[in-house]
Amino acid sequence: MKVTIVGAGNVGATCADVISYRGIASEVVLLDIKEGFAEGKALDIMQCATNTGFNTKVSGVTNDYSKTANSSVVVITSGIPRKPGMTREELIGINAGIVKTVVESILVHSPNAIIVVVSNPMDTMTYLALKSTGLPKNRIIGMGGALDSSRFRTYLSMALDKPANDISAMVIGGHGDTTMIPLTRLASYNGIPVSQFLSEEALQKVAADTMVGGATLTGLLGTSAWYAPGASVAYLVDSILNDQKKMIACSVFVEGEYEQNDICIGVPCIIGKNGVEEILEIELNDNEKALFAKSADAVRQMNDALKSILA
Ligand SMILES: NC(=O)C1=CN([C@@H]2O[C@H](COP(=O)(O)OP(=O)(O)OC[C@H]3O[C@@H](n4cnc5c(N)ncnc54)[C@H](O)[C@@H]3O)[C@@H](O)[C@H]2O)C=CC1
Ligand SMILES: O=C([O-])CC(=O)C(=O)O
Repeated sequence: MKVTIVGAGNVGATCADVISYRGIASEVVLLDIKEGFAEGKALDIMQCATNTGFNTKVSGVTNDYSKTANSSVVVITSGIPRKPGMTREELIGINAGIVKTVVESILVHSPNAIIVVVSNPMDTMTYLALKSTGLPKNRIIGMGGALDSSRFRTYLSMALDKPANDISAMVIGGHGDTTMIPLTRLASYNGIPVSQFLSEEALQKVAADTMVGGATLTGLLGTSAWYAPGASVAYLVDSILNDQKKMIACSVFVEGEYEQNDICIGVPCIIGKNGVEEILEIELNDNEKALFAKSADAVRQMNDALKSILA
């Protein structure tokens, strides 16, 4: 199965690398506007094949969408990343135009593709992709919750001093420094609530660290992160291509779920060959419901900004 990744930068190339060495797709096409850049990244990744033992065919193209034809999944990572001190939301002015053009170009050659949106501000870019193409809502998936949940599990594993893979935990809500909702109440260590091992204060610190997880890395690296983002996209693509039906928090269009309408926001989804196959409505307590409503308001406000940017 063929996957196209638009944007061969840090996140896009890492995603191509993980998809290849894990054998998730038979073919990966990287596309970038920077002359020769995607070709170079693809060649570099292909030269790993004999040492890491994969058979995925990876190629790169400069803005030639005909080479992306008949992709089953298309990942959009094109756009600018934030610098230290910036919010994701500040990227909207440049990234909205890029995402709109890219998604339209992609559909000319892959009309049946499932689109995974990564570019920030991701919830708004996902909404834009949905509204500008009119595609059915199951085929537009924003990637944020997979990454935020993996950061949450990492911080929990550090606090507990236990392996992250023994920890189950999820982040819902918007993919923003103040809009994420790490569900500490539901986090567990091999099925045991983590509150049995961590104080409320320790749990609150884990939640706070999770919410600014991307900002912390941006401060350390000078640009935003790519290893965990690339791996998170690959995890999502795996569930689509191989019809794994994993439950992954994704930014998807809600119509009444969690008492929200007409926005894309992070909710628990079953992800399979049809993209978003189900939205799970888990029972939230009053505090979590209030946080979700506040998060949705912030996402909605950002979506409103699209009107003037794209006018
Ligand atoms: N949703 C999430 O969880 C995450 C989202 N991001 C976002 O992903 C985006 C990419 O981040 P990085 O890979 O670190 O940036 P990067 O700067 O390393 O790569 C972006 C690439 O997009 C390319 N590009 C720009 N306009 C294009 C167009 N019209 N067509 C094709 N390619 C184009 C650039 O030439 C560049 O190579 C950023 O907006 C960042 O904020 C990053 C990490 C996680
Ligand atoms: O922090 C950023 O700007 C990039 C991103 O979305 C993340 O790493 O979570």
